[in-house]
Amino acid sequence: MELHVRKVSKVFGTKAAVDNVSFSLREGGFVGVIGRSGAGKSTLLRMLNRLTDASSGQILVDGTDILALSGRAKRDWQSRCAMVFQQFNLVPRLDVTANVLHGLLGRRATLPTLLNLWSGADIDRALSILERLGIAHEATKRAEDLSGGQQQRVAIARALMQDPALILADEPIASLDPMNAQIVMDTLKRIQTEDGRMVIANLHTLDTARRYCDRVIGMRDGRVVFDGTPEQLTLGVARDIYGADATFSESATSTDIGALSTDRDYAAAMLDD
Ligand SMILES: Nc1ncnc2c1ncn2[C@@H]1O[C@H](COP(=O)(O)OP(=O)(O)OP(=O)(O)O)[C@@H](O)[C@H]1O
Repeated sequence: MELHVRKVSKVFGTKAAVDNVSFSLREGGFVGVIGRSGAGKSTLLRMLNRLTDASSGQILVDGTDILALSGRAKRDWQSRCAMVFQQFNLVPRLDVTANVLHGLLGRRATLPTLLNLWSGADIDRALSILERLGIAHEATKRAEDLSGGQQQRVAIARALMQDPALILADEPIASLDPMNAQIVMDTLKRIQTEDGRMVIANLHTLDTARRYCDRVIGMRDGRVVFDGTPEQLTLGVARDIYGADATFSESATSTDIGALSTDRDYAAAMLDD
């Protein structure tokens, strides 16, 4: 998949949350987007997934401007690029398997979905994805009874159910302890390397970006101020991205996440025309 983001902006009122952003991804890989809170990372990801409309610009995926899609074509694109959120956005009272099956929402007629009419083949596939992610033994538990790390793996399983070419992960480990954060990042990395899916993840710590990413995009005030390899991400560059003064340290790069979309928003967007 080739992805070209061309001069994309998003203006809220008078403020440009994303300001004339351009970059190209030609070979897939694991891409990290870093920057301080409010830099525009979430807005960029949400425009890629069409959860938020851009104010201007183009996003070309294999030659098609996905910002111009509507109706069925827009839904098809949304099922090709699955989202993973910081707060997991599972349906808490539903069991794990049902949550994973919700990954098919964008591809199915609404009525069978509402009635929970999944085929045996769908259920088998959901279970094999859970098996692959090491959580098959939790398949019948309610989502809300799982640990944060397990819930995020369920969310990744739900994303995989869409068989996406691209996975967009918005601060996927920001709510997790270090051990679970590592399990979740390892899972995303495995999916990227073993399946050849492209992953774009908003990350709030530099060490994670360095460890997992092939490419890092640094944003500041809505603009791309760095685009390079983890090796090029020196402390000086990081200072520039985070806009920090001489007191800047790597441990001070955590973000304060604002309101993320709810699972209701997500489901609505997947069903939306
Ligand atoms: N729906 C909205 N209405 C108005 N302003 C918004 C909206 N969504 C985002 N913004 C603003 O756009 C800017 C970029 O926000 P965004 O959430 O994309 O940043 P971010 O880098 O993802 O930050 P964080 O790490 O805190 O999530 C911020 O100033 C934010 O307040």
